[in-house]
Amino acid sequence: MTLSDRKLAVSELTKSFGGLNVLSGITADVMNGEFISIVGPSGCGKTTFLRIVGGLETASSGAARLDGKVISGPGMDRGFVFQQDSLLPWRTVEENVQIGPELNGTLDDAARQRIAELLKLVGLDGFAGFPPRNLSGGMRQRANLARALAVDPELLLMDEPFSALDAQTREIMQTELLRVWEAGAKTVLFVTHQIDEAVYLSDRVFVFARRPGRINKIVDVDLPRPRPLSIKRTPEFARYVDEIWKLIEEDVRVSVLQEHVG
Ligand SMILES: Nc1ncnc2c1ncn2[C@@H]1O[C@H](COP(=O)(O)OP(=O)(O)OP(=O)(O)O)[C@@H](O)[C@H]1O
Repeated sequence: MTLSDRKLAVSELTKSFGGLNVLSGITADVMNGEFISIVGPSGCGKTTFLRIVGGLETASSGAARLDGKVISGPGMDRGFVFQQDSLLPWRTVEENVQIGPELNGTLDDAARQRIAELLKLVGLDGFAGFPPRNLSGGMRQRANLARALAVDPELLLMDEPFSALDAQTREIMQTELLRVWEAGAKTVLFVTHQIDEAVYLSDRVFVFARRPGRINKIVDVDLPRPRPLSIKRTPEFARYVDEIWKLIEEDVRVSVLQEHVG
């Protein structure tokens, strides 16, 4: 894959809620097809940053540009996957995945064919007619991912999508996500609390610091792809996890102390 052009450009982005400065002077570029993770202590503004890029929240100053255009609201060029699946319980898996094209008015035979391929890609081809309640947590997140991809977004925004899953399912979902990402060459922003997850998945990790939220460091993960899960047991992998952990350790200590005090 070639990282030929800039997909997202964030410049001097700040966000306050009332008197609370949540984000301060965030400047970063994301290249086309890159996988970026965002880590940092609780409350450092990771979700707020993702919501601004998603157009669900407005910046107080500065701007985020997608393909050169200032982001001013939500759009079909961005797909969201949240921690809790947001599947409609009265629709089947396939009907849930169709929602974007339906709203777009683009649900034709070609779109249906594409959706069938997507369901196959995420391993749900045998479950198209099932209601979400009959799926496991991991399967529901696969359906969520397929739904986000169904409109062929420029940018996939994922906010702790695997954090409600058990450890084994989570690891399987990580490998599946990389497979889907490699197949579609999408640009991804992925928020997580798990440093090893961030290292395993990413080309680069944005390490946020808090009060106010800002980028402390951008870590380039120079590990070969495709990455088998066994890469997590290599010394190189451990070094990346260590480096990132050290960057946020002090911040996390302060948060824990503050929680205990008050
Ligand atoms: N709509 C809002 N109104 C007021 N304050 C908000 C709002 N949204 C977020 N905040 C505050 O902004 C700060 C950053 O929140 P945010 O959820 O972006 O952090 P985070 O890094 O994603 O946290 P976590 O890792 O715990 O999910 C927090 O102090 C939060 O209380």
